[in-house]
Amino acid sequence: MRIALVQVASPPEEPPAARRERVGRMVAGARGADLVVLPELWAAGYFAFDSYAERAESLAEGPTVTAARAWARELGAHVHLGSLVERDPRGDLFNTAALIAPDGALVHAYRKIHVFGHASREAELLTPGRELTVADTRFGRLGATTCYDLRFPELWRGLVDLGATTVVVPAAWPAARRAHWRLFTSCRAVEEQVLLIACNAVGTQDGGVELGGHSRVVDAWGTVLAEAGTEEGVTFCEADPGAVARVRAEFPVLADRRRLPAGSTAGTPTEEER
Ligand SMILES: NC(=O)CCC(=O)C(=O)O
Repeated sequence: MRIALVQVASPPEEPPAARRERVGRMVAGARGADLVVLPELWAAGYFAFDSYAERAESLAEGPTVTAARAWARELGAHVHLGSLVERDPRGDLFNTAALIAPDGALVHAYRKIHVFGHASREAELLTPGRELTVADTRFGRLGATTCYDLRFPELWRGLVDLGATTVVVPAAWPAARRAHWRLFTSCRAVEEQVLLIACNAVGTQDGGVELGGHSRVVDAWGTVLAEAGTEEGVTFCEADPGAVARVRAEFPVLADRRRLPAGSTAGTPTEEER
């Protein structure tokens, strides 16, 4: 499969509508890819907290999902739109990641569970998601986690328990913690034996926060198949989703899991293991 990671900057002075048009031109440059992936909250701007309410949109027919449906049809590719500020019918706001199929259909959505509160108002403004879901695609069984979720291995194990083999990670991860970004993207791919496709934002956003870029594709063996720099633009990468099954069969860490009984201390063997 051919992947295109589209690193996007969200400068504070650029209105979201103009940004969608500009990003549309970047996405057009991803022709030939099977899967195009964008970062977290690029249209609204992750750090534009004061504008979240005004920029929130419907997942069914808001401007970002509508643009992504058109891009997917034009390219004949799956488009992972990264994430958007979703307003649900009750009026609650979520950080929602979504995958669009080449026919424009929404085939997977994930509401970020670990909303971020360190030097961030996301946790104050957005409602955490409560559900992990996967979708069967031509790239394997696909799940998503968003940015800060990378730090929560139990969430990833939950996706693996649902059968995920490919995980997309839209992010707005600051440059200040780039070392953690590289560490966790590699670690989650190896630990969960998944194809991990992570697209980060770039540039300087509201509050002067510099985003880290270095979008990455890491295979189930931990090989970094592609890593972008810190500029806006498209990075292409070839990956084999079938490699996940081969790695899991040859090095069966997941099959060697030992489940601890509730209340036991780590290392205590279960009845069955004794
Ligand atoms: N957008 C985010 O979730 C930022 C997470 C982050 O900066 C970190 O985990 O570090």
